This record gives sequence, structure tokens and C-alpha cells, in this order.
Amino acid sequence: MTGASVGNALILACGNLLSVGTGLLFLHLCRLKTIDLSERASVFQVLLLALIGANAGGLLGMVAWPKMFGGTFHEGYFYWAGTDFVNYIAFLPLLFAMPASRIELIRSLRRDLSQTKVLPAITTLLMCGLPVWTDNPNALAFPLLGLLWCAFTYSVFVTALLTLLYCLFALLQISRVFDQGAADFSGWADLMLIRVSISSIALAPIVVSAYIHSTRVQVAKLAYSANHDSLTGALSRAAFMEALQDRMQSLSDGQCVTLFLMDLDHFKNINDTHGHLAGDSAIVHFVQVVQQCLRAGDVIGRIGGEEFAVVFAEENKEDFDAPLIADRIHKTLNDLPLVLPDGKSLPFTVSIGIAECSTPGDSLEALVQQADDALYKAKAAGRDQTVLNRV
Ligand SMILES: Nc1nc2c(ncn2[C@@H]2O[C@H](COP(=O)(O)OP(=O)(O)OP(=O)(O)O)[C@@H](O)[C@H]2O)c(=O)[nH]1
Repeated sequence: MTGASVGNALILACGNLLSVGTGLLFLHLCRLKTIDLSERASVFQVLLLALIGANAGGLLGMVAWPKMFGGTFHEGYFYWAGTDFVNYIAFLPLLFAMPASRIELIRSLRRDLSQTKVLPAITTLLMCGLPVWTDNPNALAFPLLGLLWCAFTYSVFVTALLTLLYCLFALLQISRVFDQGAADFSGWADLMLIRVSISSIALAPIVVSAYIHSTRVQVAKLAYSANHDSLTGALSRAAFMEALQDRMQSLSDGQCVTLFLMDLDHFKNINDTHGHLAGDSAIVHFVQVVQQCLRAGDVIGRIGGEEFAVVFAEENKEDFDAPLIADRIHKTLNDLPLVLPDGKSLPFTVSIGIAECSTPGDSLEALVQQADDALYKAKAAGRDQTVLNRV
């Protein structure tokens, strides 16, 4: 199909198989199913994979080149290895950054190349005009600035896609200039050198993108652990107070902010009788029960050891029935007791203090104080019940 003789076609196919097979063997020996480009070390893995695969191809090139084109061994090695290296660097990042599903892929493209974010891609495209206009291979480094802007703006996948397009464009441009004799190439060595330089240029945006992505992932993890309780996943005290403050500030006429303070009853007994681990399980179980009784947008926080709070999403003062929700929590906790590892169930109860405020400008401290008073009353009245205070 390529016009090569059967023998040559066989050699080309063997070269590709050897190169790809060696790369796969490398992944297998490193116990890597794939390379996660959001890891910082991933670019070095891609580089190593490309070098190993390209060198395997180069070894076959040493044998094949003199037979096919009558050149020397070392020409065969450099041509073959260089071509494979550029191909690997162009395609591997895209392969490893490819989203798992087609839906994810389309979503990623839509998100990154939406009207508001398309400028870096367009700028890169325009920058590719300079090498075309000048027919000078040195100008092929010019679009790197645009690609780096893309790396700062887009996901690793979209950056890898744009980088691949740049590589294809650059390789075509070099071949065109080489074929026309438009530039001062002194032979295959120069051609290969510039191809390998293109792959180095192409690696730069991938390095930047992988670094930015892994930093974002780390920051998101840190932010999550700073704002959430590690045992239950509920908001931490500080993050909950911030959410409550936001709710109070966005309060408008006709709405109310409702705060639940909930404290597990005789929790010390659970720890003393069943051990601390059972106590931890009871805390986790309680949060799951409460979450079942809430709607999306309602926020639960862990305020202290066995004390929790809930603030509800925007509520219409007339329609919202806070005691009804509290009753649902009591009932669900009663119906679904914690089951211990030995199969025995461990029933426990909760006391709930509710405070509501419907006047914009009321203070958060007053609301918390009212809920705390209500909780104290619920405890004093015998526990396993709810008391409501209105600010
Ligand atoms: N297992 C476990 N226990 C906790 C945790 N945080 C707090 N506690 C325990 O919760 C208990 C709270 O005890 P108290 O404040 O006396 O309250 P209580 O026994 O629940 O009694 P009342 O609140 O008056 O009904 C203490 O024994 C704490 O050690 C936790 O994360 N895990």
C-alpha cells in the first residue's frame, strides 16, 4: 500500500513492532498500566518510554537502512530513532491524558475550548503563521509561547491535543521546506536534529501542564482536608461557620435561616461500654442518618467531638417546618440503629436545639447562642428530643 516492496514493508512493520513492543515491555517492567500525566514525574516517564522505544527502533534501523536506502549504519540509527522519538513525544502525552469515556472527552473539549477560553488556542494558531510565512525552520519555536499559555489555561488532555497538532504542523512544515530546498539543510542529520528539537519544544507545554494540574490536585486535597472532618466528611467547625455566615448575609425578606445544633446523648457511655472504635462508628453512622434526612444544599458540620450542626438551604419562612425535619432525624436514628461488627445493634439518641432567624442583619452569634440554649433545654428535659428557639 505504501509502494514499498514486500521485504521492505516487512522490515518497516518489524521496526514499528519492535519499537512499540519495547515501550510496552518497559511499562510492564515498571508495573505501570498507564502513565498518569497529573503526576509530576510523569513527563520523565514519557521521556524515558520515548527514548527506550526510539532506541529499539534505531537498532533495527541500523540493519534496515543500508539495505533499504544504501546509507550507513549510523545514519540508519539516527534517522529511525529520531523519527520514532518525535512520534512518541507527539502522541504519547495525548494517549495518556485521554479521558476514559467519550462523554468525558467531549465535555473536556467543550469546557476548555468554549468561547471565553479559546483565545490561547487561537493565539497559538496565529503564531504558527510565522514559520509558514518565512519558510524558516527557526521560526518553529515561535508558537511555544502560545502553547505555554494553553498549558496554563487548559487541561492536560487539551494541552496534549494542541501540542500534537503543533508537532504535526511543524513536522509537515520541516518536510516541505526540506523538499523544496528552501532552507539551508546540509542533509539528513540536520533534518533529524530539527525534528528532535521540535519534540523538545513540544514537551515544554506538557511539563508545565502536568505540573500545574498536579499542583491544583494537591491544593484541592489540602483545601478539602482543611474544610472537612476526616472521620465523617462533614464540614469542619470553621468551614461550617463560614457557610452559616454566608447564609445569613444572603438572607432576604420572606426567608429564614434555620440552625440545628445536635449533640449525641450519653455518648461517653457508648465509648466506655463498647470502646472508642464503636464510638467512632456511631459518629459516622449518625452523620449518614442526618444526611439521609437533608436535601442537596443543606450543610452539615462537626462542631465538636459529638456535636454537629446543620444549616439549611434558602428557606421560605412560611413553608419551612424545622421541627418536622428534626422529628425525621429522631425517627430515622431510631429505625436504623448502628450495627456493630459482631452483628449486635447499638441504639443511641440525639438531642436537637433549633434556632431560626428571619430578620436580615441579625447576628450569627445570637443565632448560635439561641440554638445552644435550645439544645441545653432539650438535654435538661430528658434528651432524645427537640427544642425550638426563634431569634
Ligand atoms: N469515639 C469517639 N468519642 C468521642 C469523639 N469525640 C468526642 N468523643 C467522646 O464523646 C464523649 C462526650 O461526653 P460528654 O460531653 O460527657 O457527653 P455525653 O456523654 O454525650 O452526655 P450528654 O451530652 O450530656 O448526653 C466524651 O467521652 C468524648 O471522649 C470521637 O471522635 N470519637
